[in-house]
Amino acid sequence: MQLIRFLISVSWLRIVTIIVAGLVCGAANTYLLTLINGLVSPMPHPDNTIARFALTGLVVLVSGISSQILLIRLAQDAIFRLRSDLSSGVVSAPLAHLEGLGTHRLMTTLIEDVRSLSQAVTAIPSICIDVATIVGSFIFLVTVSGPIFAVTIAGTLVSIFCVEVFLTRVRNIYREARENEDVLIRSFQAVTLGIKELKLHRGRRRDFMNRHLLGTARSLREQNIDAGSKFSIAQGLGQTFQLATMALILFGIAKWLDLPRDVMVSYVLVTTFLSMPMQNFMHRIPDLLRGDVALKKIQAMELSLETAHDEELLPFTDRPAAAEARLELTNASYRYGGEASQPGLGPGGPPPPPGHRGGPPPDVNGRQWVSHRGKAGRPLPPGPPQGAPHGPPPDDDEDDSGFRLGPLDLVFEPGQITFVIGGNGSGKSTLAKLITGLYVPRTGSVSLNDERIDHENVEWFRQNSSAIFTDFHLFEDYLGFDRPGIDNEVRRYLEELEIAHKVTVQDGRLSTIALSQGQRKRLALLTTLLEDRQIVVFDEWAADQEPRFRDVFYKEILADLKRRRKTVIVITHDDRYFDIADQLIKLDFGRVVKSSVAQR
Ligand SMILES: Nc1ncnc2c1ncn2[C@@H]1O[C@H](COP(=O)(O)OP(=O)(O)OP(=O)(O)O)[C@@H](O)[C@H]1O
Repeated sequence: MQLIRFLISVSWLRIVTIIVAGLVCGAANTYLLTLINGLVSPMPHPDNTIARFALTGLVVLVSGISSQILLIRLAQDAIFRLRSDLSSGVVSAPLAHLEGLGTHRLMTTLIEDVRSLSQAVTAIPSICIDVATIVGSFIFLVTVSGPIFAVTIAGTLVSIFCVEVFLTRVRNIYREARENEDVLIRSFQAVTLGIKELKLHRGRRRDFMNRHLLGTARSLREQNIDAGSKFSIAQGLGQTFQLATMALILFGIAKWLDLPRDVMVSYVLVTTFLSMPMQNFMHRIPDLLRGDVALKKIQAMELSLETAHDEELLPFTDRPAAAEARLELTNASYRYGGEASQPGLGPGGPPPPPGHRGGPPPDVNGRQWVSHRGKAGRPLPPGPPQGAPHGPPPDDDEDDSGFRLGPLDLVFEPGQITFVIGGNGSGKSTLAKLITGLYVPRTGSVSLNDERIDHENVEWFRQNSSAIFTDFHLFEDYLGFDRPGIDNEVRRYLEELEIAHKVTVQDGRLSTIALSQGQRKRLALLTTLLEDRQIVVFDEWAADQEPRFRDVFYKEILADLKRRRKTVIVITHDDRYFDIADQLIKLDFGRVVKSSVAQR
C-alpha cells in the first residue's frame, strides 16, 4: 500500500519500533487475558497471579505509552515530510504544468490532502497495535477451542467481505467529494479575490453564493453524510455478523458439541476483550480511505511524493552569469493546449503515456527539460539527445487546439532595447516566458551567446534573466541577496524610484507592500535593479505608471540599462515611446508580422 511505503520512507526504524512496541502490547494484553481466564475458571488457580497481573499490566502500560509517543513523533515527521515534499513538488514542477493545474488545485492539495494524509498516517500504527491485539486474541482462542476458533474466523471473514462491499461505495463517494473540494477552494478563491465585484453587485453575489460556493458546500455536505451513513451501516452490518457468530456459538455449537462451561467462559472473555481493538480498527477505516484518496489525488497531479520532478534535478553549476547576453531564438515555437486532458488531471483524464514511470510530467506541450537520472539514482527512460528538441518534433499542424506561438527566428543583442508589441492575446507574454527559460520551446531552440539551452544549462540560463510579468509577486523580504549593505542599496533605489516616503527597509525587509499597483510595480522594478542581471524583461511594466514616471522609465531607466549593455526586452502598448526601441517586433496570432531594427 502506498501509504505504508510512504510511512516507511519517513523512518523505517521508528515504524519497526512502534510495531514491536505494539506487538509487545498486544502480546501482554493476550497474556492478561489468559491470566483473567485462569482466575475466572474453576480451581486450581495459577500461582503468583497478582504479581504476574501487575507486571503484565506494567508492560501493557509502558509499551502502550511508548508506542503512542513514537506514533506522535512519526505522525509529525510524516506531516512535515508531506508539506516539504509537496511544496518542493510545486516549486520544481514545470511552470506550464502548474498553470494547467490552477492554484485552487494546488491549494487543495497543500491544505486538504496533507490533512487527510496526516490523519491516515496517524491511523496506521494504531491499527498495527489493534491488529496485534486481535491476532493475539485469536491465537488464544485456538487454545481454547478449535471449532469455536474456526467459526469465529469464518464469521469475521464473512463480515469483512460484507463491510468491504459497502466500503467500495464509500471510497467512491470520498473520491467524488475530493473533486468537489477542488471546486470549493476555487469558490473560496473567487470570494476572496473577487470580493469587490461581489460586494458591488447584489444579484451576482447571491447567484455566486447559491450556485457556486453554497451549492458546492451543500453537495460536499451531502456526500460526507452519505459516506458517513454508509460506513455506519457497514459497521452495523459487521457487528451484526459478529453477534450472529456469537449466537451461533453460544446457542448452537456449544450445545451440539457439548462444550464445557470453562471453555464458554473463556470464549466470552476473548470476545469481550476483542471488542475494543475491533471498534478502534473500524473507526480508523474512514481515515485510511480518505488518506488513500488524497494520495491518489496527489499522484494524479504529478506532484509525486516519491519521485522528484525533473526541474529539481536540473544540473546547476555555480558558473558565473554571462557578462553580456546575446539571445537567439531559432525556429522556436510554443503551444498551449491539452491542459484539460493532461494525464491524471481528473478521474476522466487519460492514463499517462506509455513509458511514463511516475516521473515528472511532460510540459503541457508534451516536452520537458529531460533528465536521465532519478532522485535516488533511478535511471529514467532514455530521452532524446540533450539540447535537441526533446522527443520527436511534434507535428504541430496536426493539432490545432490551443494557442501557438511561432516558429520564431529572433535575435536580442546586448545593449539593445527591443519592444515587443501586438494586440491582446498575440503571444507577447508567452514569448517572455520562452526567452526566460520558463517555457520549453516545442520546436527549435533558444541560445545564449551561441550556447544552446537544454537540460544541462537551463537552470544556469534562468539565473541570467530578470523579469517583471503582469502577474508579478512581491516578496516582503529581499530573499537570496547575501551581499552586505543591501539595506543601503534598497534605500537608494527607493529614493530614485520615488517611493521612499511610502516604504522603508530594515534588515532586508520592507515595511509594507500594501501599496497602489503602480507603487508595487516600482518595488518589483527595484528588485530587478538589485538583481542586476544581463537579460531584463518588462511585461507592460509602465501601464500603471503616471505619465511623468512613465517618461522616467522609458527615457532614463531603460537608457541606463542600455548603457550598461543589458539585453532589454519591453512588452508594451505605449506607441509614444516606440522611437526609443532599437528593435521592434510586432506579434499577431503568435506570428511575427513586423520586425524592424532602428538604424542609428
Ligand atoms: N496558461 C495558459 N494556458 C492556455 N492558454 C494560454 C495560457 N496563457 C495564455 N494562453 C493563450 O495564449 C494566447 C497568448 O497569450 P499571451 O498572454 O502570451 O498574450 P499577450 O500578447 O501577452 O496578451 P495581453 O496583451 O493581453 O497581455 C492567448 O490567446 C491565450 O488564450
